[in-house]
Amino acid sequence: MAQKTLTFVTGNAKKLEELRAILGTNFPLEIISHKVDLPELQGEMEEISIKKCQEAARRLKKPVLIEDTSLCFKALNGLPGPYIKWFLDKIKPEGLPKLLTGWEDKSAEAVCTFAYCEGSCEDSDVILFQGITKGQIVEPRGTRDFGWDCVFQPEGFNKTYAELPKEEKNMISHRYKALEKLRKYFTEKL
Ligand SMILES: O=c1[nH]c(=O)c2ncn([C@H]3C[C@H](O)[C@@H](COP(=O)(O)OP(=O)(O)OP(=O)(O)O)O3)c2[nH]1
Ligand SMILES: [Mg+2]
Repeated sequence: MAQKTLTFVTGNAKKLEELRAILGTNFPLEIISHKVDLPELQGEMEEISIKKCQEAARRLKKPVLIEDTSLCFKALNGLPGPYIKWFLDKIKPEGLPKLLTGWEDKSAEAVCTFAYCEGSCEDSDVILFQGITKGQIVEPRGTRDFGWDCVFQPEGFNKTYAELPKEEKNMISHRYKALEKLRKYFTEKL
């Protein structure tokens, strides 16, 4: 019998690559990707993820999974948070530590929120799976192939996400922690 599928809607190929690497083969659904850059409203990260998921369900007319990532600086009361994409586009990774010039506290949280909508319309219920990894914002070190990885040094490590082997990032990351909750949900449900 054909395996059941789960449609992950994202415009970001690196997110899809990490999701596939983290879920591996020990996941009861086949992941299908759909490349759409969905609109993101302003608000709290959970609110943004719910709306993004409902919009994806409205467009695709089927159950969908989306993800939204935030990078929250403690000294800035959680900003840039869900707006990190726009900060990164404008000031590049090297601009991020500069936002904390003058602040002693360089601590930050990387937050990944997956949102799953079982229905196929814009007011369907949405389930959230969130993972948080604490760390520090540092001067850029390591590869430049994924967003702000080179300025985020996870707690307990002396390397940035970008300096760690991919397998190691994928064992401690915000995305890993969120996906473990998602894995548990689907494993128990199916
Ligand atoms: O360095 C990293 N490491 C990560 O693990 C990571 N995850 C996301 N990002 C980047 C990508 C964007 O610039 C922002 C997050 O914005 P978001 O809207 O969640 O992501 P998009 O690229 O727009 O993809 P979607 O189509 O919305 O899924 O942070 C990381 N950088
Ligand atoms: Mg986005």
